[in-house]
Amino acid sequence: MGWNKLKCKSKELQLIGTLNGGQSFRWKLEEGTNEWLGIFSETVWKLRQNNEALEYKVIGSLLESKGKGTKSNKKTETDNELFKKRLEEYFRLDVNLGDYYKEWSEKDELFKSAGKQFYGIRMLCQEPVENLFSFICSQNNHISRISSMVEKLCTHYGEEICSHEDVTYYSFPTVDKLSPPEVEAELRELGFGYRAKFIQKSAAQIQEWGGEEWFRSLQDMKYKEAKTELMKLHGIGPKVADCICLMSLNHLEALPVDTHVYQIAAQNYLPHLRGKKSVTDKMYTEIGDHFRQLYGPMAGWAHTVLFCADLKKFQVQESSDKVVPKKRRKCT
Ligand SMILES: Nc1nc2[nH]c(O)nc2c(=O)[nH]1
Repeated sequence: MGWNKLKCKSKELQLIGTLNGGQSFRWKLEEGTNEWLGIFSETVWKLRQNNEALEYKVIGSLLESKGKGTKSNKKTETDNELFKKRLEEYFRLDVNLGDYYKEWSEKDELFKSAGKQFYGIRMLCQEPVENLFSFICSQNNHISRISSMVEKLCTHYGEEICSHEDVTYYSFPTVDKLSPPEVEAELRELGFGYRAKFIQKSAAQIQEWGGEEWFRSLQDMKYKEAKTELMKLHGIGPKVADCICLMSLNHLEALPVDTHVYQIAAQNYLPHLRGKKSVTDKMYTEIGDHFRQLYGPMAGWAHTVLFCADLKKFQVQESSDKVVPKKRRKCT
């Protein structure tokens, strides 16, 4: 399969900030190229972009063999149409981001300044299972180590998709593969530490509550209700629950608050919160509500632009316009 094109201006989608900004952990920029290789929807993708289009190639996929459809599940869809739809959904290309950047910039000087360099940051529409277990791994962890744990989950518990240039690619595991009691010890052996227990126990809970269907019920709930349900899982606190609500359950008003978001809020908007040692539940709600009032029903997406701008790895060193890695930061 050669390169396919989806019309999309580069101002509407910035691949580096979107794919490498802490939302998803399975994308890699191939060395010496402008091509991204990543896996979602049981499919291995290559992506690149120019000023006018997002270009994509499918390297391998289980979707073809299983004949899965998109949300509309039409049998007449060709595989090509299916892949195109998956990609449009994943990047939420139906959202005209320029309009939102304009609105958020008019409301907020900090957003206006961040949005200039960090234009085209899209809120990915991820699969809840991958999103949930990736963010269990994210606790107290750096992006590179989270990526390595996610890959271990896939190689040990996922399904083989294809081999390409001597590398074998695997899908993200299903909940039933992560739920057996022996998984905890196996994951400890693989270096997951205390997260091993959270992964196995959460998988078992989800399995007991109806498996992947359970996630669909969370999408139909109001944001706060869905967050409360997620927090019943082992090892899921308010920040991880908000990441899941925002990134895969379509609750775009969800706003994860970590120490970095707290710093942004205290320094720029809520001075009475400055100098606190930790973020209490009351402060967490106050910060989220502040951003929701400021940016409106898609506040979580606006927050992601600020979050990305605050990531050390994207900060431009003085006297250089290159994006260079500085000190790594932890995700929680
Ligand atoms: N948009 C956000 N992305 C994240 N990644 C991560 O690890 N934490 C966050 C977050 O709070 N927001």
